[in-house]
Amino acid sequence: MSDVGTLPRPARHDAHGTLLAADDVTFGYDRAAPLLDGWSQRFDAGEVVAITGPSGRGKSTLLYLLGLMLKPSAGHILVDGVPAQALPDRERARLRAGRFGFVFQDAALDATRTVLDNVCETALYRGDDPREARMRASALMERFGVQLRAAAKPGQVSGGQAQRIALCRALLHAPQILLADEPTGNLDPDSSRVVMGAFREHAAAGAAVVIVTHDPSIVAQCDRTVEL
Ligand SMILES: Nc1ncnc2c1ncn2[C@@H]1O[C@H](COP(=O)(O)OP(=O)(O)OP(=O)(O)O)[C@@H](O)[C@H]1O
Repeated sequence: MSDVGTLPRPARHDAHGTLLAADDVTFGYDRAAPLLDGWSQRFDAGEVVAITGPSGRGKSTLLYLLGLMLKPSAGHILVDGVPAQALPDRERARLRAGRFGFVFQDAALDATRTVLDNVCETALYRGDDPREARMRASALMERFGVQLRAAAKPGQVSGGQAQRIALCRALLHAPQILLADEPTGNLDPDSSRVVMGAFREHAAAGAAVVIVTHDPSIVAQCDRTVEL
């Protein structure tokens, strides 16, 4: 993996603004036992925030709420100050594709499509030029040390490679809000360092980066920690 290279800048830049916030959020799969109960937090442009806490406490669930994949049973998720759950599903999907990047804990690559197509998925959904998206994807994949043959499928790559491919997919459209669930869990220390460097660089370009992690060395490189 290489430290050099330039990430695309987030499309909109607000150096100090709050991009994403949870306001008095309550959620539980079992309503009688909420994982979050009146939880509030804001995430600003330019910062990298670690979310920590014991296993099963609800960290991944929180990322799904922040990423508009789950709806709170009470309270609001605010994107640019606007409550997102009130939006129609299509609008929420458009907002997710336009403003969010998501690195899932298990990479969540589509096994039926090539690795390159996986990386380009969100950019193409947004309507980006396919040729240009593929060129940017190849450059990102090179940066993260996953230059694979064009026809390679997710089933043919290692766990660490899959994680880096998922990271390329999340970064390709320069999302203003990047949510990452244990993004370095399968990586060696050198690869982790490059990934954290990319997160820091992405935040410096104006994004809010939120990382769920158990790794103290990752926590140490974040601007602040939110303990669940
Ligand atoms: N789809 C679901 N339906 C019902 N319960 C769920 C669902 N997803 C997660 N849970 C439960 O909610 C709780 C929180 O899960 P979550 O994955 O958010 O925790 P976590 O803090 O990310 O854990 P870990 O650190 O082990 O990844 C767990 O008890 C889990 O079993």
